This record gives sequence, C-alpha cells and structure tokens, in this order.
Amino acid sequence: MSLLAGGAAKADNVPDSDWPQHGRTAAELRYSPLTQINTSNVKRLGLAWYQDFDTFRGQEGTPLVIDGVMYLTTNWSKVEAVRAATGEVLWRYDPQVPGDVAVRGCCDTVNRGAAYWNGKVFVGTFDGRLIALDAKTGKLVWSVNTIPQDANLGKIRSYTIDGAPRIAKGTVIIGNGGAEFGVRGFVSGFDAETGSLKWRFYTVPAPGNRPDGAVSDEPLSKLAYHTWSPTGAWTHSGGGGTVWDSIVYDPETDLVFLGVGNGSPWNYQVRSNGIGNNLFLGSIVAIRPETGEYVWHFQETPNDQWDFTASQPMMLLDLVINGKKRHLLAQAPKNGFFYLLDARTGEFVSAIPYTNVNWASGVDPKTGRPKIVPEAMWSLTGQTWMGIPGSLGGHNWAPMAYSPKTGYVYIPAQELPEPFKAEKNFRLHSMGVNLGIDMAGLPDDPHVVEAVGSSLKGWLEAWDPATGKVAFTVPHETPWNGGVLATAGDLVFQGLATGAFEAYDARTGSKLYHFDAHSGIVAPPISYEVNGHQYVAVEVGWGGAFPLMGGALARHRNTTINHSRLLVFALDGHVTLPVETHNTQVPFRTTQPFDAERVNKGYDLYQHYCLACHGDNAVAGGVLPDLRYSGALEDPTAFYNIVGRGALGNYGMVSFSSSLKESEIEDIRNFLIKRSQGSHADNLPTLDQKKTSR
Ligand SMILES: O=C(O)c1cc(C(=O)O)c2c(n1)C(=O)C(=O)c1cc(C(=O)O)[nH]c1-2
Ligand SMILES: [Ca+2]
Repeated sequence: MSLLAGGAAKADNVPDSDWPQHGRTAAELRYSPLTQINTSNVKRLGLAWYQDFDTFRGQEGTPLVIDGVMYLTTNWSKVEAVRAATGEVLWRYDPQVPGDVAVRGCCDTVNRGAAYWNGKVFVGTFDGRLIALDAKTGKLVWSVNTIPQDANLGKIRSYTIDGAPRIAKGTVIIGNGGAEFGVRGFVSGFDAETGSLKWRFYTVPAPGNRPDGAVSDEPLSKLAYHTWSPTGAWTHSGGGGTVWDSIVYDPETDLVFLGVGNGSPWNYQVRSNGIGNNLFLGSIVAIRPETGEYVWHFQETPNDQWDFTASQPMMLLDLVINGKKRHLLAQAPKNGFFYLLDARTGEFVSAIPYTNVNWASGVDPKTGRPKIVPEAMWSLTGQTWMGIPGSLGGHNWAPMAYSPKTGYVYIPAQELPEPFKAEKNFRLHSMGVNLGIDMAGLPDDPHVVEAVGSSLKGWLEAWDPATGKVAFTVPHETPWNGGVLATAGDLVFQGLATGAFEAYDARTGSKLYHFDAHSGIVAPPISYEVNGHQYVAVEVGWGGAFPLMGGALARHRNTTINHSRLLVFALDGHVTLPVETHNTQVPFRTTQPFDAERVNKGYDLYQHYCLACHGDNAVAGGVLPDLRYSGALEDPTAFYNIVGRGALGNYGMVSFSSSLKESEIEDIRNFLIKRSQGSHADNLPTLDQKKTSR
C-alpha cells in the first residue's frame, strides 16, 4: 500500500498493483506507484498482448484492474472482463444500445469507463441506463433508466450517458450529456446493491421555479433561479448544465464534486435574454454522497456562451500554498484557467491561465470571477468573436495526471481558436444540435485549411500547481491528444492523435519511448501489476468531438485509420500489431449531375443537421463515413431511404424526416454531389468500411 499525496488517497488503501477506480484512487491523480518500468529501462517496453475491438469508433475508456482482472468498456457501452496478464476473455456484456440513439450525442457513442464496488461492475449506457453486472460472471444484477419519464426535463430530452459512474459509500453516482441539443442537467445517486434511487440533484432550475421534489429544490430556488431570465429559451430547451464526465468523491471531506457543463442553447442572448449568471452552469457543485444535499458551489464561467464546461476531470491535491497546507480541488476546465479551490468549503484559492486565454483578462483575486472582455460576449454584440480557447477547450475530457514525486500536473493541453457568431433567426429544433451559433464552416480552399490547420496546437503541459507556472511542455503535431498517466518510475505516458504512444521523462519531458499504434489515441493509459510484472494499457481508437465535427481540420497532419484496440505493454514485450495496410474507404466520385441552385441551400442544411457527425463541409474526420464517397449519392431514392426513412438506423443514422422535407434532403444530396466531384481533401484516408460493424 502506498499513501499518496492527495488527501483522499489516504483513506483509499488501494493496492499498488491495481487500478480499481476511474482515476486509480478517489483523488483521481492517475498516478501509479509502480516502478518496474522506469526512465532507465522504458526503451525495452513492448507489446505484451492486444485485443481488437468489434467497433471502429472512438474509444475513450479507462480500464479498471482489480486482482489481476481487467474490466473495460468500449464504444456502444459494451463491457468485458479479461485476465489482465494475458488478455484471456472472461466474459462480455453488450447492453444492446439501440443504434438510433447515436444521434442524441454530440461526440460519438463513446464510453469512458466502468466503476467497481463490492463484486459488481457499474456502467452507464448511451441510451441512459445505469447497469450493475456481477464482476465474476458478467451477468446483469440490476438495470435502471436514469432519465425519469415524468420529470420536468425540457421539450427535447436528448439525453445520453458516456461518462464513468463513481461510487461513494455504496451510492453509485451518474450524470448525463446532451447540452448541445437540449436537456436539463441532473445527477442521480442509486443504491449500489439494489439500484433503487436515493436522490436526484438538478443542476439548473425548472421554468417558473417549480420544485421537482428533489434534493436540489432548495439550492435551485434560493441560489439559481434568479440568475436566469424567466422567459429565455432555456425554459423550452432545458438549460443544459450536464454533468457528462467529471464526478469526484473525497472521503476526507465526505463530499462529492460535480463538474457542471455548458448552457443549452449556447447562445446566451437566446437562452437567457443575455441576463444573469445562469447557475449552476460552468460550476463545480459539492454535495453529500448519501443524500445529494447541496454543500457549496463555485462558478468558473458565468454568462456561458462558449461551451465552457466545468466537466473536465478534477483531482484532489494536498499542497502548501503561501506557507499553509491546503486540501484542494484542482481542475483545468475548457475555459483555460487552472483552478484551485478549498475542497471543504469551495473557497476560491487561485485561477491561473494554463494556456492562451482571450475571453477574460484575468479573474477577480478575491472571488475568482472572470473579468470577461466585452467583445467575447458574441451573443450580445452581434459581432463575430474569435475565441481562445474555442468550444473544445484548452483542455477537454482527456484526463490529466499528477505525480507526487515531481509535484507537477500533466495536462493534455491544446489551442483551437474558434469563431463565435450568433445564428440569425435561430429557433429550437427537435433534432440536431441547438447552439444558436452560425454553423458556417471552412471554405474548400487548401490555403485556408492549411493556415487554420497549422494554427491549431496540442501539447503536454507539466504544470506546477503550487506556483501556478509551466515547468515544461512537450509539443505535439496536432491537438486532441490522449489522456495522461504518471508513474513512480518517473514516467508520463500519453497516446497521441497521430497514432503514437509515447513516454516522457516526468522531470524534463524528454521523449524516452515511442510506439506506432497505427490509429489515433484519445483514451488515457493505466498501469498495473500481475505476478510481478508491471503493465501499461491503453485503448486505441480515434474519436470524440473533434474528429466528428472538425472536418478537414481533424485530418490535418493526422490521417490514421481507426483500428480500435486495447494495447498492453510490458518490459521486453515482443508481440507485434498486424501490418498497417492503410486500406481505406475508396474515394468513389459520383458522376451524377447536381443543380447549382440547390447546393447552397444543401450546404446550410448539411452544416446544421449533418456536420456534427460527418464533419464540417462534408469532410469526415476519420471516424464516421465520408458522405462525399457515399454510393447513395447515385440515386435520390436511395439517399432518401437513408436520410428520410432511416434505413441505416441501427448504425446510428436515423431518419431526419421529422425535421427535413424530402426536397431539403434532395438539396443536401445535391450539395454532397458537388463536394464529391471536387474538394481538395479528396485524397484523405477515411473510414475503413470493411471493418465497421456499426
Ligand atoms: O454539453 C454536454 O452535454 C456535452 C456532452 C459531451 C459528451 O457527453 O460526450 C461532450 C460535451 N458536452 C462537450 O462539450 C465536449 O467538448 C465533448 C467532447 C467529448 C468527447 O467525448 O470527445 N464529449 C463532449
Ligand atoms: Ca458541451
């Protein structure tokens, strides 16, 4: 047993060999105390075993390892248990998520992992269930629908779950996603043994300040309701505030911290008539694990209109600040500031930019409230605002790690500036994204794509939280890289968007190991030990928000093909991956005629309804099919059967007939034919269709 820095770890008693919780210990430091693999021998690292997954979509899971057994989750919320030393499969569980729910999510049907407690494995499914499986057999113990049918959840209810549940004192805690579409965020606590609901905490008020009969009624009424305009579009859309990823339980303070997301729609003028802080959007909220009772909150981003979620991973750190020992909650949210809060009270300690930030000139040193520059309030000014960070954040969900040996937090940081401009005559749609933002994308001009693509950055940042300074950075070729693992071998591991899996010296950042994993990596590695051997494991599979929406930018300097796999490394491992053939979707170019008059209308409709999955301006980012090469472009009926009648619903491509007229679908086909016949990015590899089950 090791007692880690990070107060909560002291109560954990986690064996050094295991990775039993999402961030290994309750403090979520993502630090392994194992030292067998270290700076002097990491060059001997090699593949011990690997497993091919059955879907070739984004893989974001953190595997758990308990007593030599690994529990992992993959896309479509599938779960399996394998022997961690050999990869022998013990059981598999497919929750049979209906394909047609894929359209409810912004960022692919990913899953970030399971929770383990008392012989059970808990997983949230993309269609909103929370399931408990017997860890030995993989048999279903209980299953609940976490989305209450009768609750006041807005009119759109585009709920999904892709985050990992957390366990606190026998309570399983889970939130949901959907704020890009239209939901009202909430978090629920279920009894781990029975699945019965213990409490529910809504993160934003109900219209008219109506009580829900939930534990959040009082704080919402007293603290939150008056921070919203009573007549904004939130009263229809649900307001947002989803807790779609980070939830941390701190045994030392007996508090659960919720990372609350962005507003729905994004446009603050539309959402709340440009009025109020809109609590608890962009906030960390502390509640009691057994009752859900409110204890404190801290709002990082008031007036949200940038998708600046506080949903990014949090960790607990014990640091000496100004000569005083403090028990702190640390977070590097999308908005670009690294926050330290007193974990017990929520008192603001510091917020220092860990990346370039132009939306705020700093924060009030007493309250931590950002000093938002007037031009950044794009939904009020009516002008375009080039925001840094953009909506993908200076850091997104890919977890950071902390080494108590170096004292650094290792942040998978990035810079993706984004133009924000209000959509004219915005109205809420029942399907597709509801942002209230102009969806015009990049022109099909190679010079523009090159210029913008080159301006996007990704790097690993060693951040000293005690001083608020960058110790060193490791520059990467592109943004949207994987989560981070730190080890007592003084190593930091990270998978990259470009398909590399690397290890760096935790003190200097110098690269000590490189492995060609063939496909982009976004998931975080873990480390564990079985029979005296230390292993490092990581899920491979390019995916998430940027590859789905990013279009040509997501393929800029990154043309890997998605071979989704689990890779497990050990010293002197000598297994090799199959030879990468670069076989890919053939850029089939239709010779069908198109009507130039329909193309512009088709472009606008595409950008609104199709971009979120198939990529800006009909260039796929390497996960879902590139529609320029779709055989269905050959024939209006074939195309309509898919888009209007839902022929591919089981694969996630549902019918859009409730939102798009037949003639509009034909406009989109005309636009795609034009794109098929001439776009500079033709030659980019895309989906390997042969391998995709769904
Ligand atoms: O507002 C939401 O409800 C919500 C949900 C999710 C999600 O569930 O994955 C993401 C986001 N927002 C988001 O803003 C974001 O950048 C994001 C990236 C990813 C991903 O898996 O790559 N999910 C999400
Ligand atoms: Ca969001």
